[in-house]
Amino acid sequence: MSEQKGKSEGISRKERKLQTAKEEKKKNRPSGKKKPGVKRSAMPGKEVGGEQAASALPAAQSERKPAPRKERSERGASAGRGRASASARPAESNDQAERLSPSERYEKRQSERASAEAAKQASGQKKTKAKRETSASRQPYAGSKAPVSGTDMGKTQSGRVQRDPAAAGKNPYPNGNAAAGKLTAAPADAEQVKVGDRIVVTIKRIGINGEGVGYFRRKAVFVDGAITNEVVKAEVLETQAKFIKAKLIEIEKKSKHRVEPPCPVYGICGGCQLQHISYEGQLIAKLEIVREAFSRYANLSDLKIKPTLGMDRPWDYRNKAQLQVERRDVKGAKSEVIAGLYEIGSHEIVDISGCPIQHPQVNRAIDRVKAVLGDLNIPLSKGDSRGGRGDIKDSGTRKGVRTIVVRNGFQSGEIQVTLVTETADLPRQEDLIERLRLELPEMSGLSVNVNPFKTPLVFGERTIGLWGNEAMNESLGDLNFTLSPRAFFQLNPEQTIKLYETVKAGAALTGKETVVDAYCGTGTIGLWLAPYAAEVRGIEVIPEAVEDARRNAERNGRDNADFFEGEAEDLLPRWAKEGYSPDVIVADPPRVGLDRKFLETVLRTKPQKFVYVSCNPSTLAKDCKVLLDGGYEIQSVQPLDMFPQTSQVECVTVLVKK
Ligand SMILES: C[S@@+](CC[C@H](N)C(=O)[O-])C[C@H]1O[C@@H](n2cnc3c(N)ncnc32)[C@H](O)[C@@H]1O
Repeated sequence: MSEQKGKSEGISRKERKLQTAKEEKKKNRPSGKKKPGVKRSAMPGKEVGGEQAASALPAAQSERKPAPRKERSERGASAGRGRASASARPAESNDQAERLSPSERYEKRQSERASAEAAKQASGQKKTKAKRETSASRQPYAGSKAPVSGTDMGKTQSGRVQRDPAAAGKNPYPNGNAAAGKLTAAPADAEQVKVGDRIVVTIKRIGINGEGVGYFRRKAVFVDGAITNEVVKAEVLETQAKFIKAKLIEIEKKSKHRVEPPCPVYGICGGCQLQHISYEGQLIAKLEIVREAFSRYANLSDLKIKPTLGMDRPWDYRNKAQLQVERRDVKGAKSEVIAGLYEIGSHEIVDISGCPIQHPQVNRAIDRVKAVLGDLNIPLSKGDSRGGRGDIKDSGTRKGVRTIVVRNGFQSGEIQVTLVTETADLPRQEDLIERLRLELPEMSGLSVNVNPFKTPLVFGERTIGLWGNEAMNESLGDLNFTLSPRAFFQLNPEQTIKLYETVKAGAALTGKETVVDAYCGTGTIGLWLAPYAAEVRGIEVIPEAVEDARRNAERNGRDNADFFEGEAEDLLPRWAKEGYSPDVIVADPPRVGLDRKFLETVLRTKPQKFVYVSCNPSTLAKDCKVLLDGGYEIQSVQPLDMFPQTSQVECVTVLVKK
């Protein structure tokens, strides 16, 4: 698509790209789908501080780092049934730190981490903004093919010769005769490479954020959209002491795994990173990501890693969407409500309906919720320029719904709807309940979560049930679970069963062992293992998840399992002091990995087995290094694909005491 065309037509390049992409999407549907959709919802957080800094994806990051909480959830007046709300204790001042409860300390730390992360990303964005073009030109593989050498090398798609710095009279290659659109010579030294230069790079692997990684004169080059074994021409966007970031311009040698991304907003919304790679290629890439992490952070370059366990049909797999919502004016028509993820590197929402990795029931529910919010003119915190805002205007600040969270039960068929708002007093609640019940008969509960703060964390402290059951039901295998709106539950149920079976096989329990399920969420792993263990103790920091876990143990008759509220790094050492030393520890921490105190306690108490479930290969490898140095050895590493089309990879690593 020519960048020039359309500029004069009064629409932005981004809008034009979206429009054209939408037309193109009809041709490129994922197999087996009638309606192709757009992109994913909340996505698991990107790596920062690994090979390169990640771009901002605020909505996504909260997925595996659930927002902390100070209060018990409460039910709203209109709900009838109610639980008392405990008042929140401020956790801000340092001198109060020792008086904070585990969940408050956790909340404080998460919030500090999130703010630091947001500040880091904001400054990164500022630095790179000037060098960036539109999303479409940033990611030339998105929605259209990157030009391949020999066809239109050195030309734009509208046929004009590309102006490179050399052609503009500024030769970036002192040793060569660079001509327009053609690379004839390159600097002898990577340090001479400048922004705007074009370099040819052979891609060696896929990086942790899905980018192609190659080397130019031994310096790492990150090229979004490039694939292992491809030879690409790339334009330098940023040079740093340890790496170069470059934009894919042409593919000189194309990978056999390159495919047309089916999603029309791929490369814009930022949810998926690997749609341009065949699924077989994605599974190989994920294995390589794990291999690279162990090699880099644990000096284990020859570690045997099993092939990635994938899905037969890697679409429609997500059971939860967490989308930012906005009311947009439409010329000459009623304003419309859109919901989506933030565009890569910005706070502009990319509307996504029919996301191809989201379960269709979730997509449908999101569409209905959007329509009802629009019809009832419910205030939204973003872009609410027409009606509604006046209802709950507060000192000129917009107040209203900020995020729609929808979770579905693949087995139960239930839909849980949570609207994250800035104030609890959303107007027209009765109408909202009535309309949503009508539009979404499968809705089992509607809640409002109040988050008045500007934070990258989606959820606030209070959840107010508006209608139905605040917690929903879902099953996995023969287990039935109760899930509160803020409690973590794995996002890909089909793969979760494989994940838990891998944990079970790794733990190889005989029925005599005491087991700790650290970072247990609603108790799912512990309850999966309980029939094969003498006793299971779970540790979880989110209070309502612990309540769910206890209820789940009772519901499923697992009377040898108990669940405790607290931080794993506090509770495990405390138990150790009391003389408790489990035979097996299973740990499934968020992306930040294991706390040092937790690891030290593991090394002191020496469980026979340590089963590490990780969604971040870098922190996994770093933590494993500590365990290896402390007397453990790795028995097996099994990568699993919980998030097809994204660069995320889950791993079950079994360590045994030497
Ligand atoms: C990746 S989830 C895993 C949950 C569960 N194992 C499952 O499969 O559904 C991580 C869980 O750890 C909890 N968590 C985060 N930090 C924690 C900490 N320091 N101590 C205990 N739990 C924590 C989160 O609330 C979340 O439920």
